[in-house]
Amino acid sequence: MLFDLSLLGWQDDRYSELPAGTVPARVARVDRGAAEVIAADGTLQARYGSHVRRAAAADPIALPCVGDWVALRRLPEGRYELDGVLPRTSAFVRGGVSRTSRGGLSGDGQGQVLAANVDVVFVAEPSMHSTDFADLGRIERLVALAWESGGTPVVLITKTDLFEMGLDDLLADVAASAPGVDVHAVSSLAGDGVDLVRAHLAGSRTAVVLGPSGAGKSTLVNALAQDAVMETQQVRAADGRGRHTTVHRELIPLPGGGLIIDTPGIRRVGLYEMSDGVDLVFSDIEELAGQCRFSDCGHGEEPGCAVQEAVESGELPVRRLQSWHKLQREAAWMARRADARLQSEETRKWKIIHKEMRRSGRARP
Ligand SMILES: Nc1nc2c(ncn2[C@@H]2O[C@H](COP(=O)(O)OP(=O)(O)OP(=O)(O)O)[C@@H](O)[C@H]2O)c(=O)[nH]1
Ligand SMILES: [Zn+2]
Repeated sequence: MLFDLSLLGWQDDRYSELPAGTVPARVARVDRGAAEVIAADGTLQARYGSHVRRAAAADPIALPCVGDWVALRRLPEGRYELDGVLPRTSAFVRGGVSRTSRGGLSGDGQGQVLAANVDVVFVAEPSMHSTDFADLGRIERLVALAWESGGTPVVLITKTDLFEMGLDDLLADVAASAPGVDVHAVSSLAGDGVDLVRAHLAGSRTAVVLGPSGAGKSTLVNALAQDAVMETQQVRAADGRGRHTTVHRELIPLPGGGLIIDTPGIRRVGLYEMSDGVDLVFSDIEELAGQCRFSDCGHGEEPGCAVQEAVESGELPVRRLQSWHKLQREAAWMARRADARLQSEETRKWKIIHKEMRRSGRARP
């Protein structure tokens, strides 16, 4: 089978990034020391070459992950080796990463990349969740995370067939919670809005779907994949083999073009290092903050706070400011936690170095 790599999002001007004698391939799935990749020749298994192993030993962020573009080398004996990971345009990283690491460039040795080269981040929030309405705070948090990854967020208010009251009011509230972000109403069951979602994938773009359990992520992916995913499941059921023997695709090319990355890790992705993202999602507050009397105003009890004034005048919903405070606290907590971990790593490293020096008799009193 010959695969047209442009359908996987490959851009021909990236050929210059490949080491001599290698071809491009996209990682569809990883498994300890090996990856399933899609190359022009089709789906192949590739082991990690020495470059990749060495880089990953120094920092696990260098490990290939689903969505990565990699340089693939064919070995003389007909096997394939993964020679290097090409620079990422975006990355979802879990834990232990410094601010400079957008795109997964450097970490503190603790981070893990969950998905790479994601262009569009769908934030799915159910219009109705049992008896509750859509949670605007959760949308803000996931939109911030989406910006932080380097992808473009798009909010999807799902299961709209269950929503009986003014949907337009809800959509207006959501739009105000995510300035500059497209918001669509979707009912995967009724088929409403699915085309709007699909339109974001034009040009072979890659997307993930974030959102709470029950938001309808799988149902939406099935609707986008039309029957493709359903068929796989039927085949799986028909051949009677256990789940572990069937290959579960984590990079799903859609029949209408575009790709979805769906992995357990990306489904559980929460709130990590994200102060840049917080600024972007709260651009309205950041703008008001420019008029506060103090440049480091915390928008609490400070005199001359333009943000508090906007709340009093009704220009800014108080819930917005509360969400901002909550996200600031979470971001500060995450940063403190990362610092503490960094410090204990540092202490441990020096203990080992001192011990080694004593052992080799080079220690000075
Ligand atoms: N009424 C209605 N129900 C929906 C819609 N989309 C999904 N559901 C139902 O909501 C439930 C949860 O949907 P899933 O697609 O499994 O949700 P999920 O986000 O993938 O959930 P997790 O797998 O737990 O993360 C299922 O019973 C779906 O049939 C919709 O548009 N309308
Ligand atoms: Zn202020």
